[in-house]
Amino acid sequence: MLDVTLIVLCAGNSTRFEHKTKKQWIRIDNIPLWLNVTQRLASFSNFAKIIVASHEDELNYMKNFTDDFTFVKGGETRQKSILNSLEFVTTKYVMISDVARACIPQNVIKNLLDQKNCADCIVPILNVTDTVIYETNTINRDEVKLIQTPQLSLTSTLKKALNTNTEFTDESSAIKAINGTIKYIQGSNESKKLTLGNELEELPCLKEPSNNFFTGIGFDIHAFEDNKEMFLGGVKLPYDYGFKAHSDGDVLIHSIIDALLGACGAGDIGEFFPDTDLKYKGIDSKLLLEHIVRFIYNVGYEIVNIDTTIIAQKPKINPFKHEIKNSLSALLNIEKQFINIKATTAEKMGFIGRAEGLAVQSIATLKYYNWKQK
Ligand SMILES: Nc1ccn([C@@H]2O[C@H](COP(=O)(O)OP(=O)(O)OP(=O)(O)O)[C@@H](O)[C@H]2O)c(=O)n1
Ligand SMILES: C[C@](O)(CO)[C@H](O)COP(=O)(O)O
Repeated sequence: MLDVTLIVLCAGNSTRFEHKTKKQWIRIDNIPLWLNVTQRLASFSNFAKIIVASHEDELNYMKNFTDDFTFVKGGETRQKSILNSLEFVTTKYVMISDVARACIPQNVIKNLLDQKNCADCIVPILNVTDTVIYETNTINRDEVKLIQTPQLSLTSTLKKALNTNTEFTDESSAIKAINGTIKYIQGSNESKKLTLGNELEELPCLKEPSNNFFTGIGFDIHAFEDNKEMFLGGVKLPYDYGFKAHSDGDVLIHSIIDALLGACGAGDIGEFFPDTDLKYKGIDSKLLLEHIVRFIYNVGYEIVNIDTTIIAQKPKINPFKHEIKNSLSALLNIEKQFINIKATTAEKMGFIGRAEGLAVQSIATLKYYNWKQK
């Protein structure tokens, strides 16, 4: 076993990527990019431990994919994500890579490891072959290098180097700033960083997503309560009662949230918005659905369609179906034709039949966001 921990940084926001999905979540066949990249790097050597720094909103979801890695909550910046991850590193050396460098070849890893005793930080670089200007002046391009990841650092030196308020864009710059030694090795064109959406075309190692569809069901039930407004699908209904609930009790939205989470394998509404958390007391469920829809897109899916059945003796749902559909269409960011709302009574049986509450069943279908066709 090597005395080296591998950290793969996957906690970014992909703001420059300009796709609906975050870059770490685009699917390569059925595998999210972060898993594809981490498994690929892991297969190149016998690392003592592998740490994946994940965005806090995605940490639990990432854990569903594998037990092979240690997942650590990232920070607001790349450097903060490294610092959080370093707390779990006990090896003498640490190799840090960006998920954004998706196609790193094996020989780069081998060359880094071969040089591990040569300096405090070993860094792959590329020469520049184009003419380079700084502001309007041509500069000597032989003195310009492009710095890549992964970089291999002495853990103790890196911890010392990052113990500062200065933000560095890579580990070698931080280590240089405390007069640590740097060894540059040949990088690779294949290690190109994926920053902008159109750069996907330049990464031939990435296979397009599978055409699979994913289905999830959701169910929710709430009792009526006096002196409350009733919301269904984000629409206020003129009824004598509202719902007894920790949130605004929008049972239709809650069942759709569970159907969406079911389809992408992300658990249920309570894991995202615990009803013990005061933050969600009386909350407008539209905000919860908006959060979940953003999550669904961020982690690599598109919504295909939603079908729901509202089981209610009262109130009458038919007069409001159109308005509810419009509301859901805006919240889900899909056209109305892909949303269906059905209503049925309980034939006066049981508590629904006695108009003490109502229940909703929903089904959602998702597909992967096809980044190749955008
Ligand atoms: N708070 C952050 C910010 C970035 N990263 C990671 O650092 C690497 C380099 O960052 P970049 O390519 O800039 O990714 P993003 O920060 O996601 O992109 P953007 O700046 O466009 O938002 C990526 O692997 C990214 O996931 C991280 O782990 N934590
Ligand atoms: C670390 C890095 O990949 C080296 O080139 C680069 O500095 C990361 O920059 P970003 O702005 O965080 O993508």
